[in-house]
Amino acid sequence: MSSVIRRATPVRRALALTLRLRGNTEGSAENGRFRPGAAADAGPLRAAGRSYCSRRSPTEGLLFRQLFELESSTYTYLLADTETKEAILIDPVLETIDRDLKLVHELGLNLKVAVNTHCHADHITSTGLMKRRLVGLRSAISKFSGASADILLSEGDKISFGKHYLTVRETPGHTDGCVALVSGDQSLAFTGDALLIRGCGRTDFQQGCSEKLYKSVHQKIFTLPDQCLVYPAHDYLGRTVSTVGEERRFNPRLTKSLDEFVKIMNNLNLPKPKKIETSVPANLICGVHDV
Ligand SMILES: N[C@@H](CCC(=O)N[C@@H](CSS)C(=O)NCC(=O)O)C(=O)O
Ligand SMILES: [Fe+2]
Repeated sequence: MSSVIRRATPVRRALALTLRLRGNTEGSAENGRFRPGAAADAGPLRAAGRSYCSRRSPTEGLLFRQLFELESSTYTYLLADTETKEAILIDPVLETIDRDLKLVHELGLNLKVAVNTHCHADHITSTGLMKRRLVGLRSAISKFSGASADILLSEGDKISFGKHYLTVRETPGHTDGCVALVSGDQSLAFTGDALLIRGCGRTDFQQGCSEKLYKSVHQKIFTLPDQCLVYPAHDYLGRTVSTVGEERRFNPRLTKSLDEFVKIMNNLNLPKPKKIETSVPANLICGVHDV
């Protein structure tokens, strides 16, 4: 694997050091000691709200890791076929590129595709830089995202790695180009920002539309089996995983009627993501604008 990771130039090394200093949090779904949510501003309530993800992948022959980037509270997911070693990465963050590539290398994986669930507004993706460092890696994002990538995804597309695959379900509403990625056996759903644990993505910027989001979640995610595990792109309270059944019953926004949901979404009054002005343009070109 080391032969396909390009050598670091002095510029890349300096960037890597900066990034390493800014965030390097890793958690594992297998070791049961995952510690997300321990952000600098995390108080006792945040710590108390922490939950732990399942110890084992529910799917035979599937390697699964949930990784966390502290500054944007983003989850990156690594999935691989344990036999063929083919792997994919979901929502990797620029700040944690070295951590992610190190893990891929250590586990002897052949990373085939790095996919973004949407054009993120709060952080810069590492897919562009990762492609420069890993020969053969392809980037992927929805064709409705407006972003460039090697693979433009549509409803029903399959992202394969070894004998496993994820199926694309388009879930517009947070942005036009949001997708959920569902494992072949429907035991795992990577919901991006469309469905968060006991929440959902905001709809007040990019192409946000509350009505669209409500329909997307109800038609594309809540139709999955109750026991399907929900892995979102973010959690701000240290929660790591939910299920479709739980969210269908307990999500405080999406259990409401459409009218009530729209009212809730119109009154969130959240501050804009701090990095929105730089993140969106960068992510439209895979995050490689200034590297
Ligand atoms: N404080 C963060 C941004 C937090 C935020 O707006 N999160 C988004 C997902 S990232 S586009 C969101 O949809 N949140 C929904 C919610 O209810 O919190 C920052 O400054 O980056
Ligand atoms: Fe987002």
